[in-house]
Amino acid sequence: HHTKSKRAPRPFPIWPVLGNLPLLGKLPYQTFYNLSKTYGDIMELKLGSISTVIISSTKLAQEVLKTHDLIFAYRPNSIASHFLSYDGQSVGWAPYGDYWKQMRKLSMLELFNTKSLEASKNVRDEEFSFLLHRIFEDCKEGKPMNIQTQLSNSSMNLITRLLFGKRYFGINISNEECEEFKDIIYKQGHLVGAFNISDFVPLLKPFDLQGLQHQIKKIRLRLDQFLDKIIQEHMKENKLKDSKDFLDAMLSRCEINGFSDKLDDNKVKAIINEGLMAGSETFTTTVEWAFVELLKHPEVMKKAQDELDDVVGHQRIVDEKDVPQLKYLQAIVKETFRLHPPVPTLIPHENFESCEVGGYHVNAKSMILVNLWAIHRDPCAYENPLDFNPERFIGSVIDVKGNDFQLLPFGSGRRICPALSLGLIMVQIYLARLLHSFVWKLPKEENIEELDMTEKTSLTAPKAIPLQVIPNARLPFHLYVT
Ligand code: HEM
Repeated sequence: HHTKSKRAPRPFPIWPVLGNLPLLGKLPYQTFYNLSKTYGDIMELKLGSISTVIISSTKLAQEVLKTHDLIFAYRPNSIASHFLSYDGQSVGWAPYGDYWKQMRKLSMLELFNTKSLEASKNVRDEEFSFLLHRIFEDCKEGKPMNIQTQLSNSSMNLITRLLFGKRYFGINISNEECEEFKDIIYKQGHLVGAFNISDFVPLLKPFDLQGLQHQIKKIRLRLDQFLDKIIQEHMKENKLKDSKDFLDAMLSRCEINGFSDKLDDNKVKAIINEGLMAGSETFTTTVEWAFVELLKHPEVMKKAQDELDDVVGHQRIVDEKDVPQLKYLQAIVKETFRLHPPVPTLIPHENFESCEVGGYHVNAKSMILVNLWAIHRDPCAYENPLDFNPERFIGSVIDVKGNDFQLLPFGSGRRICPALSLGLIMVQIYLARLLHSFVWKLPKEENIEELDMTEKTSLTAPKAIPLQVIPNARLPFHLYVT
């Protein structure tokens, strides 16, 4: 009943069969950002046989994630996501619908709402104090520390404790089990983030040209054994303890909350695995990039530490209750999320019916990538968008909670990150405590001007070469001993 609007601009060249695929390069979100300067804030790429619509402005992000939220609330399938989410049974990969709603609701209820977050505060405090102690012991030797490894171990402990009440790194668990765990998570991240040509050119699927499908199947087997063991251990130990965790809630949840059947094991495994995947790397990547920017901007680091000294003093460790007063620290976190969004194109969205965006026609079942890398650098939204400048957020109402479309590190709308509050407080409190507790320097041989800033592909966009830093205690020594 309406005249058919035109299609969005399409970058050149378009190859037979491959379409625009050869354009992508190593870090597609950066390629898309550069292309958007020529083709505009909505463009349509042909990736093999998949029509892919790239959104690169604040205004159009709002159209997709708010005005037409429901239409775009679906997910395209990839071979990796299908296998590693047990056929789309995790929250992130489930199609929009009743199952997705129920599982999201259950996660909110047990893990992410205000009450659960308060209940898990002691776990965050405890895991941080282990980390603090560990860094304090190491820094006596004055050796450089790999901050990625330390943050990753600490956040993994935190997440596994919330999910199923067990910690892996630090005590009691065999090295072999820890290594297996880390390797499974790392390889999955790599495989979900990797570009698999079979996803785009289905004709090529049987040939598995990059060998990725073979690797995906192998890792799924190991993952399955690992998760089976967790569930079995849990059932055994359950009889002995009275506190309940998320896995207990899932295993016992049958008729409650509209679940008609008992959750089968694959569903439980899909959800647990998703927590492991989503919970740690996003956090680690963000805090590491914050450190990189603070080392590059010593005046910002100093101002943050001055604020911490003012608000907290030197006689105790920062508490989560201090965060609302730490305005400058909050601004640093926003500015880090802006320039280094850990999930640069969100998880891909899909529209179930055709729709108009920015005056252009978008075919049903397109893949929609909301490119935060471009949106967060939009010169219409930010002055000098390429500069790291936390001051821009002082006195500004812009927040990361999905209402301000120029800053969307957690997405917005129906598919917004359900763990936004947890992810945000983790980043804020770890960063605050680390800045308050230590002076941070680069190793002597490293020159800050030459510090490598490239990202690598993974589930998130981490620094390719892990940052090495040397910490030095700045509080009375008794605070570091638990
Ligand atoms: C700094 C921390 C985090 C950031 C920046 C982040 C960011 C995101 C983003 C951008 C999305 C995609 C939104 C979309 O597709 O529109 C997402 C989805 C999701 N995140 Fe997070 N996340 C973080 C932490 C976590 C944690 C700690 C968990 C769980 C333990 C988690 C679980 C999920 C899940 C289950 C989804 C899928 C939601 C759905 O499809 O309905 N995230 N997150």
